Amino acid sequence: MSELISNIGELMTQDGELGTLRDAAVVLEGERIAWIGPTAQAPAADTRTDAQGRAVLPGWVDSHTHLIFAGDRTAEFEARMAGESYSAGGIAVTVGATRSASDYDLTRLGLGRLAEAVSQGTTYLETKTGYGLDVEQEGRSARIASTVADEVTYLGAHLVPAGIDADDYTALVCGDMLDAVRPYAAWADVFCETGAFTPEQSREVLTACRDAGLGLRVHGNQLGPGAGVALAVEFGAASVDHVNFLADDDVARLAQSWSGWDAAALAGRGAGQRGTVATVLPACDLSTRAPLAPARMLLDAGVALAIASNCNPGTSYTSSMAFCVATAVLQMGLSVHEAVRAATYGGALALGRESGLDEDGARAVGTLAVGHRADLHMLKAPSATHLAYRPGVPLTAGVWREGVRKV
Ligand SMILES: N=CN[C@@H](CCC(=O)O)C(=O)O
Ligand SMILES: [Zn+2]
Repeated sequence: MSELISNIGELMTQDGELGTLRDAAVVLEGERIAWIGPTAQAPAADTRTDAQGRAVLPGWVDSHTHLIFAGDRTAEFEARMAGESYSAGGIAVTVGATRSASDYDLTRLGLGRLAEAVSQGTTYLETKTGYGLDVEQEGRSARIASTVADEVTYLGAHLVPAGIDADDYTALVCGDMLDAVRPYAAWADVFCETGAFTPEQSREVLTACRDAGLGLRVHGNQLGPGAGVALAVEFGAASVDHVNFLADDDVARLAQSWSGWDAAALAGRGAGQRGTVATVLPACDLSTRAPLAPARMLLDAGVALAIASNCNPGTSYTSSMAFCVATAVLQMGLSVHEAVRAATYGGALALGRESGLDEDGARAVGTLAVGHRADLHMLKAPSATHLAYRPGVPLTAGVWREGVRKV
């Protein structure tokens, strides 16, 4: 089956060659994009959707979420709004609720959160374990996560649970727990921060997970300056996330990490030595009343940037990538094009999915080009500018995920 979407007022492809087109059309064939060009030259297709001048962009690629949890932390949020500061300790509250939940409930809750994200334009999503924190519960979380998300990250190193020595727990994360999640996860993450895992413990976790063949990610420099960014770059992590408190040499390291990357790859075609993406989490910064991550400065320094929701019950209970994009424009100094790029192509780059291999069916996400996965987001607006111009207004008019219309 093929579908022609015609009369697109603004088609923001985020592809380096195609750029942004006016009066455009896209043909979807099965799960892939088969054709892009002017509406006047569009080929026939089995079905036709008239975009009526609306804007179309790639579906959001949300590269950082924590959807496998039960319970909520309203009381902690209220205390924070009354002046308390965020600390990693709140994670334990969610661990308690998550451990008590049945498989059925955890799956239902995760799928519900995924559906909420898709209804707002997210078409590719990563999620993490990290609210189980023992061998059985982390294995269970990873298994359930693999039924909910496109990409699963093992975050046994989220918090040291009460009643166990931190080094003993780190050894467990690197041993039996890693074995339990390995069938379900392609990525591993560590919360390298005061109150969570020390740089030495983080190094152990990253080493063990790398040796087990997992791709790496790091929660770093969220609550204060620290070793997270340096470790992420040293280990060749795909992304370091939060990055609120950066030293000058952290920024230089991140920029330098992309020096072996061919510029054409930044147009979405990919070649050369990958670096470490800096993933900013604007909703988290607002919800924790933290200083906003310096996204403008990072871009100006030549760092590859992603924007993600960090949907979780503690620091960022939103699945709205549009809210994150609007915040990045209004408060972090990004242009609309830069913010949309970070929330689509940037997320794909942070997950190693920015380029596709037609032969094995792993198609590129985060950009619109022929052969890429047919993940599209149509707005109830003539341009993507409305995402920031009309913040908070639900602007999703249509969502296609792998060529199937979801909204
Ligand atoms: N910072 C560490 N982990 C999550 C928060 C988890 C929680 O508080 O439940 C984050 O990315 O913000
Ligand atoms: Zn997180």
